[in-house]
Amino acid sequence: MVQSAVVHDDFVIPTAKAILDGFQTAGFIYLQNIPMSPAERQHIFETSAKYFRLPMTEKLKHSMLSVHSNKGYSAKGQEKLGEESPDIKETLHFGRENDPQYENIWPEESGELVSFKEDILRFYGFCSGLADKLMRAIALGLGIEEGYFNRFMTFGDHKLRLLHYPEVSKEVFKMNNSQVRAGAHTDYGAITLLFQDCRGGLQVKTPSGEFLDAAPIENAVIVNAGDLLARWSNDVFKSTVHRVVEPPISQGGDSYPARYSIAFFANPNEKAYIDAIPGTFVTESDKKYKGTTSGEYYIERLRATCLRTSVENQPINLEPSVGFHSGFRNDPL
Ligand SMILES: O=C(O)CCC(=O)C(=O)O
Ligand SMILES: [Fe+2]
Repeated sequence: MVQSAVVHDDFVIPTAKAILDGFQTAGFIYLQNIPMSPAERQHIFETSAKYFRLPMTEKLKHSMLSVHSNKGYSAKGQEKLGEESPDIKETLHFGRENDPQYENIWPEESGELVSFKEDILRFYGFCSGLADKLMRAIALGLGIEEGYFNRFMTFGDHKLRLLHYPEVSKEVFKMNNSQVRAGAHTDYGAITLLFQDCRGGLQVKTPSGEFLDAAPIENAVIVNAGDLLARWSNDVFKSTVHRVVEPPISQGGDSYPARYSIAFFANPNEKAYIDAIPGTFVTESDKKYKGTTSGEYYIERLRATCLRTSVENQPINLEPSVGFHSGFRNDPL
């Protein structure tokens, strides 16, 4: 059910076809042969792991300041993506550098974290370039002008999210069968590029309602359409529900090892006005959604997640962590 596409220099046409098929059926595709070497990929995963190894007191200094900024550190239990128990993960978010409204929060560059900022920005640039190419391919696939989407994404209010799912006792899942590593959700933005390590546990919901494993494929990146693209395309594309559960293959022992992933949520510029793409409607009354700016839509969706987290937050049965101070450093919701 999952399509796969291969990136070539002249990748646009065949990729466009595969992406289009993938987004209209499974909503998820594997993209292979991306212009990133295995060593570069390993390096960014190591960079992420180095950050998460910092003492909690350090990481909390980088806590997200507000729901609007959506930049910074979020500790285990602070987010609840689905209806299940709070997620067992910690994350660190970055947006575009030089955003006049909200600055990125950078950890101090010492010890293991020397060159952290440079590495993250390079990776952000790589993802942003790849997303631009993919949006071109999607436009061609839809039969509209190749640069259509790129005009809305001249800088792009993207989000880069490092994720760490800590090692967790198998008992945690046995004791609570609604426990997941990340709850079932759809992504908010245009497209997501997802890099996962080899641990497994990512699942994608099929149209018939069952969850299927989206097993790791070495050096591939998963691409999925987010809610904004679904809305933008008048639901021609699907934004598919996915989640992260315990790994399908248990390697013995009492616990599941840590899992790392990196998600790049590619978005239009915050102020870009998003209305149904030409060709996805005939008359105005065919439009399923009213126009909105990308930024307003994003905030609306973020608030829903944050409210769910703060209203229903319950303790996770894990050894003590920083606790469940839902919400953010500054903003009351
Ligand atoms: O960790 C993963 O594989 C999925 C993460 C995800 O879906 C998200 O952050 O939106
Ligand atoms: Fe997601």
